[in-house]
Amino acid sequence: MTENRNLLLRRVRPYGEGEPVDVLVSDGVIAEIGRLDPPGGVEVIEGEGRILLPGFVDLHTHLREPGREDAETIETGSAAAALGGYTAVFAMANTDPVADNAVVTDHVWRRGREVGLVDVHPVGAVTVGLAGERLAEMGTMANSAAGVRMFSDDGHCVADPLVMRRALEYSTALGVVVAQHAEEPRLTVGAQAHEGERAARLGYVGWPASAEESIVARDCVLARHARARLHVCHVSAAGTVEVLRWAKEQGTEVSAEVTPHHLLLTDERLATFDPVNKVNPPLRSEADVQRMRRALADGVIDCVATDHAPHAPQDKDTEWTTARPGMLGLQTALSVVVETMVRPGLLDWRGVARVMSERPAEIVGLPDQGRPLAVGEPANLVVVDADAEWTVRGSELASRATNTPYEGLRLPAVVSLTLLRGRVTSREGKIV
Ligand SMILES: NC(=O)N[C@@H](CC(=O)O)C(=O)O
Ligand SMILES: [Zn+2]
Ligand SMILES: [Zn+2]
Repeated sequence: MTENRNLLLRRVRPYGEGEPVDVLVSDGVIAEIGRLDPPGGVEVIEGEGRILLPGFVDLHTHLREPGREDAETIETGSAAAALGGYTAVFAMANTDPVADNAVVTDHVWRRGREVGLVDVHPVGAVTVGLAGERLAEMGTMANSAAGVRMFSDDGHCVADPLVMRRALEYSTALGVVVAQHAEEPRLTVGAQAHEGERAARLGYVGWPASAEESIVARDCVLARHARARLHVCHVSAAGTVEVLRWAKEQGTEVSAEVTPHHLLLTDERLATFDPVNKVNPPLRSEADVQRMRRALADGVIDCVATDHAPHAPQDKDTEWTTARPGMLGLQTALSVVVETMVRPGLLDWRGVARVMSERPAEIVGLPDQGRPLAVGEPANLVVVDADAEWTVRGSELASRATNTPYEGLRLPAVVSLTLLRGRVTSREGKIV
């Protein structure tokens, strides 16, 4: 990392709007914006009229440490995040040991600080061992050094309504958010792929949309009665959007995320038999994908979250039914959002800032992320070259694993620069 306390970004366009301006970053904050003469001793980075946005915030990432450092570590995952334009990520609790206590969550937090490429916020488990039976010590984790602000059993659904109700009640008292992996387990026993014609033809047990919709509906009702904040992970089904709209209209405090892969890919990928396309929830129909895009554009779905899920080759390069679900996402997220939302005219760059930075920061209440591009604000920033394209190669990504579903795909938009509190973390595709 460069230790320069002063840096001048020359000719960048905040939110991709208007004429280029210069941005002076000093002691980690935006000190001046305008046409500036570089003061002496200041590093100058030429922005070439590229787009300046607030650094991205990922509410859903799997860093696999502790326990599966052969798939990803906090260090390699942080590098992928910085290269993807992220300045904060939330690391899910399904590690080994599970992050269901403050010893583990504080380890993740401290290791993230040591690496220093992105703010790594540990997510605490809702239940002990992700078993869905007894609540974890949410209060201890919330009040520990890491200050855990999101709880999730992701990978598993908190299926017992009484346990979920208690978790929501506690979360209100603690001022934290419960994020639900919405999958009614009784409806997905043995499920391998989106329930539909394609899965049927291949003989795979289907994962019905109703397994997602029914849990989201139930949880919205529970959250309303508990006056709690609920966050819905990786929405994939069109019907879930209708449930969310209904709940929001009633004033229920529910937020939702969609992954880049559910904005782009469909169950047409099943025909490849390549388990790189296996993910939970599964890739769904073209109509679902179109519905996800519209819901993200109109705000029923609040934000994009990667569900970055690295897997080691021995867990992924097997036959479909035994392969682990999950795909890499941190370094490709922006490009997929540009491809699916910006290019078709569904979002402008202000919209990208909203769904990738501002809303996620608000949902978890991060005070220093997703802030306006204005003087006095923390310099958590990303510069994007919207005109450039690149070809995805799993072997060239910073993650330890290579399970990207976009292998060989040409995608728009390249992250030129990421700043964390004014320090360069990535520049032109390289970690600094
Ligand atoms: N998304 C996935 O397919 N897998 C995730 C778990 C999860 O997000 O449910 C994982 O941890 O690998
Ligand atoms: Zn999940
Ligand atoms: Zn996940």
